[in-house]
Amino acid sequence: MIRDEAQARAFISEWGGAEAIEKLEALGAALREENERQNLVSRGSLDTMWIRHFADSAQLLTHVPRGTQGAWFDLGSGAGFPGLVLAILRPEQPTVLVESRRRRVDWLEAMREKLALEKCEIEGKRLELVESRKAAVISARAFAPLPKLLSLSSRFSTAGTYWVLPKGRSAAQEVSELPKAKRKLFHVEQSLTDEEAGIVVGRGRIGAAK
Ligand SMILES: C[S@@+](CC[C@H](N)C(=O)[O-])C[C@H]1O[C@@H](n2cnc3c(N)ncnc32)[C@H](O)[C@@H]1O
Repeated sequence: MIRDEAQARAFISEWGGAEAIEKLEALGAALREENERQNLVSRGSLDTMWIRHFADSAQLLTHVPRGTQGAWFDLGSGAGFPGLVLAILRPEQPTVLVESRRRRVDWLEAMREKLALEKCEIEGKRLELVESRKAAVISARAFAPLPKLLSLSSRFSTAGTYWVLPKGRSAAQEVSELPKAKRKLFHVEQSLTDEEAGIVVGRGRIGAAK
């Protein structure tokens, strides 16, 4: 379990080198500033950014093999969690950050430029309007209840798609309430940043039918 800011930094160092850490430092400083202008993250989380946002995002990498080919879709990226952190820590993998709110899209685009995230694409529109493409990975933190999340994103999934969905305390309950055909694709992994939280992890194509 990652319990404090120092442990969060140490955990992230296992995933990225000095350049990645510098980019996260820059992201953190910019986030602190921008949060004065728009409510990107809760004010209370700014002093525990490394555990609450950076490590909480980075831990998803433990469930997706390095070398996975294809695009990593992050749905409802908001301030960029987990999407921007993943784009920083896995720069070789294309990432697609989907976010509909204009000011948040502007922020994500500004960060992509500032941090030189060349393989990071921002889809600044509602997910429902994003053209269908194959996703190698789908992540979404605090985006929508699981049934809605799956119905909105099923058209991006293939038999090989990895799903990594931080779900807080409701993870097991949300999986147990899925229809059997969908439920069998998923299990719950313990979050490394919160003893009471779970991550819904799975692999496969979600059919359109319920
Ligand atoms: C609660 S925030 C979570 C942000 C971020 N993932 C995090 O955990 O910090 C949910 C985000 O999803 C975006 N969102 C909600 N519905 C969406 C949709 N249908 N298409 C694209 N973005 C959406 C919202 O604008 C918001 O920024």
